[in-house]
Amino acid sequence: MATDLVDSDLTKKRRTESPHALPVVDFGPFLANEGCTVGDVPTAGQLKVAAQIDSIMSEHGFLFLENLGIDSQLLTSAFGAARGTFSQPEDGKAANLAPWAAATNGGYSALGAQSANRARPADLRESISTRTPRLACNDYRGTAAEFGPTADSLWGKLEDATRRFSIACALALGLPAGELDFFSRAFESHDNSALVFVHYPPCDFESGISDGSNSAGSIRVGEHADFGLFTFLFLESGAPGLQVRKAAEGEGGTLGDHKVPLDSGWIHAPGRGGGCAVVNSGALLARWTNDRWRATTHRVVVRNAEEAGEHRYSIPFFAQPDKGTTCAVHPLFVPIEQVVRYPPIAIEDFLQLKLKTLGGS
Ligand SMILES: O=C(O)CCC(=O)C(=O)O
Ligand SMILES: [Fe+2]
Repeated sequence: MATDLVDSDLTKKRRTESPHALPVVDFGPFLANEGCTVGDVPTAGQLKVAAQIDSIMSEHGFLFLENLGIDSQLLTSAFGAARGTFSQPEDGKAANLAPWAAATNGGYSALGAQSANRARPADLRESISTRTPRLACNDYRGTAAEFGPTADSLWGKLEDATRRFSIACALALGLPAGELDFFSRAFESHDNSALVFVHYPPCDFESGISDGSNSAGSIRVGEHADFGLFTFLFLESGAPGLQVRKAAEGEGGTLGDHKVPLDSGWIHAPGRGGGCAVVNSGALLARWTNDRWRATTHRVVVRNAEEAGEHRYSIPFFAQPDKGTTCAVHPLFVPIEQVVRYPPIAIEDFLQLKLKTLGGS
């Protein structure tokens, strides 16, 4: 009897810690310039991928996307540039890097400057946020030599990936053929999106706090849902710490404060490396679809002293619709017996409100 119990506990532990608990989708059919990526009828491959995306987004809100068109060499260079930049002495970074400002959402945020969940103290990370090179506003002073050119190259690829994934989402949601650009037309200039380089330095490990099982302490990133339409998150192979919750439990409409679920419903999502992105649905996707797809809550923790002793790097790309765009629920997402849950909102107002809740200026 006792042995059965031990076995079932172990099996349960292994299941919750299975290395790739999130579904993996091969985005290859949307990389080709054919079917709905060029305005024609979708190919059979695209329809199949769209059906997978709908089922996953409805249930999980998180997935791994392979073949997004981002070269793994470029990502290796980007992680190298992040390492080179963040490994400078602390006072050098504060003095030499351009500081982050909510008004531009660009620049360097030092350790302890931001809090993704205001119910917790500051997050245990530092970051550099970059904007599209088309805005010519990035101030790369103080970064490693390869940082700026690498970030600029990534931007080009990510803008294309955003267009393709936006079309895939429209198809997945069942929007009519003439409206498959429903989301992608909100990304003409990318003047709100952000590509961020994040560094989590080694931290103390306190059981019951660093692992997120207490709602009061600092963790690497507190519980939050991203603000935009969706996020492509790049992680190095095996990078531990990301935990996600199923979309059904998402918090698309909330701002700033997130209650901390302390149960076992967190799914571990270690990085797959290469050009594979973790994709998650943001608050605007929930608003735009009237919660047909929800924004997903996630966080970054350390589960033991070994993980706490490691540097961790991540590169999220936040696909945030252009200035001047309004997010108004499409009638397709309001069946007869349902109500419109979110009034139309100017993207700019929504994003500024959200950015201010992060802390900083
Ligand atoms: O670093 C990560 O793995 C996640 C970061 C994140 O969720 C965010 O910056 O919004
Ligand atoms: Fe996030």
